[in-house]
Amino acid sequence: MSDSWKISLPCTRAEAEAIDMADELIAGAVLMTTEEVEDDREQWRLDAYVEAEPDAALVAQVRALVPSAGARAATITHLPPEDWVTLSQAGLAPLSVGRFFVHSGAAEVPAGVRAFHIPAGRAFGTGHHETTSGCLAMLDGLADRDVASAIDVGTGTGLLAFAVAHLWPDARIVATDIDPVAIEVTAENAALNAVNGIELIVADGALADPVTDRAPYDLVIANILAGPLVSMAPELAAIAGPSATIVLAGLLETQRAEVVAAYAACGCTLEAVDRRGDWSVLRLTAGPDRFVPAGPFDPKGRDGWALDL
Ligand SMILES: C[S@@+](CC[C@H](N)C(=O)[O-])C[C@H]1O[C@@H](n2cnc3c(N)ncnc32)[C@H](O)[C@@H]1O
Repeated sequence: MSDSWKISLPCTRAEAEAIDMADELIAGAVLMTTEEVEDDREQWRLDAYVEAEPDAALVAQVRALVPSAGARAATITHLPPEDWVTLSQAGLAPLSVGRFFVHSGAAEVPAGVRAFHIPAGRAFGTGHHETTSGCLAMLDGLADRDVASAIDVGTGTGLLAFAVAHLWPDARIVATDIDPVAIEVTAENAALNAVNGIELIVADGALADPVTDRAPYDLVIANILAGPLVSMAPELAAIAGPSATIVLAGLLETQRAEVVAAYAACGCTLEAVDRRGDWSVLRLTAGPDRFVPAGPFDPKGRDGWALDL
């Protein structure tokens, strides 16, 4: 754990949406936008978390993302040596979604739910973000389907994979993340929650033999940003079995058409949308004529899989 700094500036809703839609706007900075409502007026703020004391050039880079802030001084806060994910998730209230209850410790668990203890920490996915809670709700609504195999791509804390394991205890489940730390965290959380048998794999999308070797999957979940979801459409469609269910999140409502078009081009049909605030969770069905790459998966990248949109 190292020291970190937060650079904060007020912004407009449009600026916040533009920042949320882009993948990485400032190298080495984690950008988070927050809306607060005060006296019926919405106020937006950009917080940029960095791990080195910000110099004037970095502050200028943050300022350039929010022209509406004009000459207003940015607030720079030195944060104690904890990581930003912990800071952004600290003190979260327990959350109920369908038959799931998610808490970060010492919560009174209601009867009749499957509780998951997900400590706020080094990976994304306590359930409190609309994308995660929307996926949990979507999974809860699928409980009466048959699922013998599932994959959670970009598992973060592992929460969605754990929900799958609860709903389909006999299913073969794979959880992947491009970030090895997330896979470590998922392993810790699986032990903490007595969830057994999930296979954990460090992988970029489906570009790894252990992921494709275990295909096809009846259920494919991916809560990642819209950009990666679009570029991964061919590989996620290809690892989905015929008539498999695909749950996608991490996209803003304004990005829905682009993501749906990418998956439609790979033979997948939109079945349902769960809209939460500005975010949309999509449920699609992989058709029998879904995209299948002509050659073997190329572990070096997605070049040559250009979609005809
Ligand atoms: C928004 S978080 C979602 C975490 C969790 N599944 C949830 O729903 O809360 C996205 C996760 O995807 C991972 N990720 C980003 N790009 C990826 C890629 N190309 N392949 C696999 N995982 C990726 C990130 O490391 C992060 O843990």
